[in-house]
Formats: sequence, C-alpha cells, structure tokens
Amino acid sequence: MPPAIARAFRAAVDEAARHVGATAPNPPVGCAILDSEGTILATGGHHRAGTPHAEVQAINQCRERGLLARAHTAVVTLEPCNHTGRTGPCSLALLATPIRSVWIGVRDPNPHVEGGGADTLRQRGCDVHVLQPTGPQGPMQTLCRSLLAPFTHFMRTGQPWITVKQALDAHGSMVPPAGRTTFTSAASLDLAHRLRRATDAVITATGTIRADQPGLDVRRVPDHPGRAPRILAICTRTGEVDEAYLTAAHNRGFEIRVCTDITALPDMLGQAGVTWAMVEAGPKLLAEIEARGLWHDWLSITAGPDGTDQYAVRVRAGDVTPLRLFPELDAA
Ligand SMILES: NC(=O)C1=CN([C@@H]2O[C@H](COP(=O)(O)OP(=O)(O)OC[C@H]3O[C@@H](n4cnc5c(N)ncnc54)[C@H](OP(=O)(O)O)[C@@H]3O)[C@@H](O)[C@H]2O)C=CC1
Ligand SMILES: Nc1c(N[C@@H]2O[C@H](COP(=O)(O)O)[C@@H](O)[C@H]2O)[nH]c(=O)[nH]c1=O
Repeated sequence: MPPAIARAFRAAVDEAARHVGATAPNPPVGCAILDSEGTILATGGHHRAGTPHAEVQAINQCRERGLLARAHTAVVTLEPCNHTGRTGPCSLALLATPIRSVWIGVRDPNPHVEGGGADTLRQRGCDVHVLQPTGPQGPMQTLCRSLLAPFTHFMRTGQPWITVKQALDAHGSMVPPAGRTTFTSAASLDLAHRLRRATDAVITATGTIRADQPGLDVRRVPDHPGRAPRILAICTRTGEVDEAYLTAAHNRGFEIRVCTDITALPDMLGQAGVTWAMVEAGPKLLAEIEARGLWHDWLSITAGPDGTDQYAVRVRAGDVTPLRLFPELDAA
C-alpha cells in the first residue's frame, strides 16, 4: 500500500473513531479524499444515524473548500453503501465526483449490501482496492475491522459486543482504599471515560452500587453532540435496587434496565439497540461474566506508583478488538 494511502487510512480511522458511540445502530465510518499527488484534501466521518455518510461528508468538505475538481482517490474504512436508506447510495455520490480510485478497508458485513458498492464502482470504471487481511495491509485491515467489531457482532447476533474494564491495585485487588471509589492514574481514568463515551451502555451490579454509588457517566471528556442516551444495566439476582440511586442515575441521563438473570443480559441490551456495552462491576459479577464467557474483550488496568499504570488487553476470540482504537492500548 503506498505511504499516502496508509496515511489516509489512519486519518479515516481517526475520523471514524471520533464518532464511535454516537452512530448506533449504524457503524462508525471514516473517509479521506486525496488528490493525485497523495495530499489529503478532506476527511469526513459518519456522525449519527440519519445524517450523511462519511463519503458524503468528505465530498462536501472538498466542495466547500473549492477542492472537488482535484479529488482523485477516496479511502474509506468500510465499503461504500449501494442502497438508498435514510441517505442516498455513497457509490453514486463518489461516481458524481472526479474520483476514480477507491480504497476500501473492509467489505460491508451487512448481508443485504455485501459486494454492492465495490462492484458498482468497478462496473462504472473505478479502480477499487480492498485491503488484504494478511501481509503488509493486514494491520490496517485489522484496525478497520476493529472499528466495525461491535456493529458486525450486533448484526450477526442481535447482541452487543461486551468489553470488561477492570482496575487492579499492585496486589491484584479491585477494592479501592477506604473513602475512595477509584485508584488508577489520571491518564487511565481519562481512558476509562473515553471508553464510556464510545460505548452505548454500561453494565454494573448492586455490590458496586452499594459500595461506591458510582456516577458511571462521561465526565472527563466532552460528550458527543447529539448522542443517544446511554443505557445503565444493573445486575441483581434479588431485583432490589436502591430507589434513590435509580433516581440519581436517571437524572444523569441514563435509561435504566434491571437484569436479574445475567444470561438474558445480551439479548436485553441487543433489543434496546446497544451495539457495544462495557462492564464496570465488582469481582462477583466479573466472575459470573468470565465463567459464562459473556465477554469479548477485557481491559485490565493495574495501578503502578506515580501514575505508571499498566494496561493489558485480552480478546476472547481472534485479533479484533475495538480497544485498538485507543492509541495507548496499541501495545497492550
Ligand atoms: N476496580 C474496579 O474495576 C472495580 C471495583 N469495584 C469494587 O468492587 C467492590 C464490589 O464488588 P462485589 O461485592 O463483587 O459487587 P458486584 O458489583 O460484583 O455486585 C455483586 C452483585 O451482583 C449481582 N449478581 C451476581 N451474580 C449475578 C447474576 N448471575 N445475575 C444477576 N445479578 C447477579 C448480585 O446482586 P444482588 O445481591 O442484588 O442479588 C450480587 O450481590 C466494591 O469495593 C467496588 O469498589 C467495583 C467496580 C469496578
Ligand atoms: N476503581 C476504579 C474504577 N472503578 C469503577 O469506577 C466506578 C466509579 O465511577 P465514577 O463514580 O463515575 O467515578 C467504580 O464504581 C467502579 O465501577 N475504575 C477505574 O478506571 N479505576 C479505578 O481505580
């Protein structure tokens, strides 16, 4: 892959990643448009279901800057759509510009559109490249698949991708010192809040609620403009949840679901349109989730002295994890 295309893919992934958490039930997608010299003229991301797709955002940016005549190549993290949904087909939007070379990160996993956009572009004279899963293009293809992982999983199963986030102290304990609810560094708390922002739901349990009265909202990063409300799923076998806590969570903007059978949780969240959920619960619930294999990736943050936290990422199957969208977890 030419270096200019690799740079454009990175820009497109970054653009898509900015909107992760705001696009459900659509996937996050990013696009970069280059001139014939490989200079990026514009980037675009899909912001929210019902608004223009990434390709159209990037084309509009080019047009507004008076650069559309120079547009030569489009780089898209996901195959351009070929159907008219809430917006028109992106394949035709691209063909209405001077762009005649299109690089695609991943084919559309949606069975209704597979092959659609790429084939249309080829049939109408575009040079179309799809990243290969192995070889030098492999890492970028994995990043594009990671961006789509929650959406792809949701589409195939009707259930969300589930990420566990667990903080540990130097002795392996999850229990914070008396009088505190967190003990990891400012940098990893920032990361935890960015992860909250990226996900559609947070899963906790009554043990954590009793101990911490946790906020579980997004505070350390600016929120997405216009995002849907986040769902708070509370696990309890007894079904008894502190009313005052429920009121406080509702006032922080959460839609609340109480779950008395954890095996029913994935379907319950899937039916609410949750594509990606994160777990912030204590050791009892994590043991249940681990034993039943109800997770897809698992982030452990071990607090070190003076803010030197260590990150470790486990993936239950394969090499794809949306946690790779967070640059500090690249090497974890
Ligand atoms: N370091 C970290 O990352 C975190 C640490 N913590 C810490 O963890 C501690 C609390 O941990 P812990 O007591 O283990 O509490 P949990 O948060 O794990 O909650 C335990 C409760 O979960 C419910 N539950 C358990 N199994 C199921 C199931 N199969 N289906 C539905 N509900 C279920 C039960 O609720 P019920 O009793 O209502 O039936 C149980 O009492 C606190 O000190 C807190 O600060 C908490 C979160 C993250
Ligand atoms: N202790 C611990 C975490 N714990 C999680 O954060 C919750 C507190 O959230 P909030 O009330 O919104 O600040 C707490 O109840 C638990 O779920 N998270 C971390 O990133 N690092 C930490 O050291």
